[in-house]
Amino acid sequence: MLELDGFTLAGRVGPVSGEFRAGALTLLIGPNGSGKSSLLAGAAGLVEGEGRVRLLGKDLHGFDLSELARQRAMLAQQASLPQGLRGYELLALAAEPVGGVSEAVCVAMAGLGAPLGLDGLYARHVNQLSGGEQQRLLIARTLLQVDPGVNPDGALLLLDEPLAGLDWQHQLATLRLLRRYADLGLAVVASIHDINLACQYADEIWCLHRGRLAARGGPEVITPELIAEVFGVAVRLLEQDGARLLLPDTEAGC
Ligand SMILES: Nc1ncnc2c1ncn2[C@@H]1O[C@H](COP(=O)(O)OP(=O)(O)OP(=O)(O)O)[C@@H](O)[C@H]1O
Repeated sequence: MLELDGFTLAGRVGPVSGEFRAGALTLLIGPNGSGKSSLLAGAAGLVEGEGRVRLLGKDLHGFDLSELARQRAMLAQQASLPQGLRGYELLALAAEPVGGVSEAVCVAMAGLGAPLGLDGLYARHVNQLSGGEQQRLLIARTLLQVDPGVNPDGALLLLDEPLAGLDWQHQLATLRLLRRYADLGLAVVASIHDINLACQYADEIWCLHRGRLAARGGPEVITPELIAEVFGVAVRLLEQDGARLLLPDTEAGC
């Protein structure tokens, strides 16, 4: 789906090679400054680096902006909200690349409303919402843009720290929605800081360290040794009923 071949942004990330696969939820982890946002921006075609980035086999920089807006959606880390808009107007913006608000858009919005708790937010001015409420609307806008029921060209979903500022209920709801969009056939990629949630929900985890991939694979690649090397913290691994949990090792002084 989205192939990176030696992608590099000098001083920020790379070289990184690999593929974000259709139907898979890929979660990026790594310390602050390890290159997660830079990699997502490169995958979205928002910055041009060295190496190659191909979406559905075509060089990303061969897409015109409207074509790109139909094929991929990106939630930026500190997305700014247009002033003066109400919640439903913000969501309606997502429908612009696919011809405006239609019945299919309303159906998709209704499907996002319950898990993201949007019903009380549609009529309110977005700049008067709490940080977490704004984030939930921004997540919905991003998902809507490439929702298969709305946009048959939607292929790639990129989200930079979608869980930032969300309470636990909405963190889990968001991860379940990302899982659902991957199951619908999209390539879904998000950066997150909660390593245990990454292990629980990801099909594939990419662990970045100083701009390079330190590990890539299923949850089993995230070991206490890797965490010590990449994050510089001691953790111990608990395994029960197939679940894996990394806990700070308090005896090691953490
Ligand atoms: N616009 C920019 N110009 C130059 N360097 C940048 C720019 N944005 C980020 N960097 C640098 O690139 C490196 C990677 O930053 P990036 O934002 O990709 O990390 P990150 O893993 O997303 O971090 P965080 O977890 O803090 O969000 C850092 O050293 C950062 O200081």
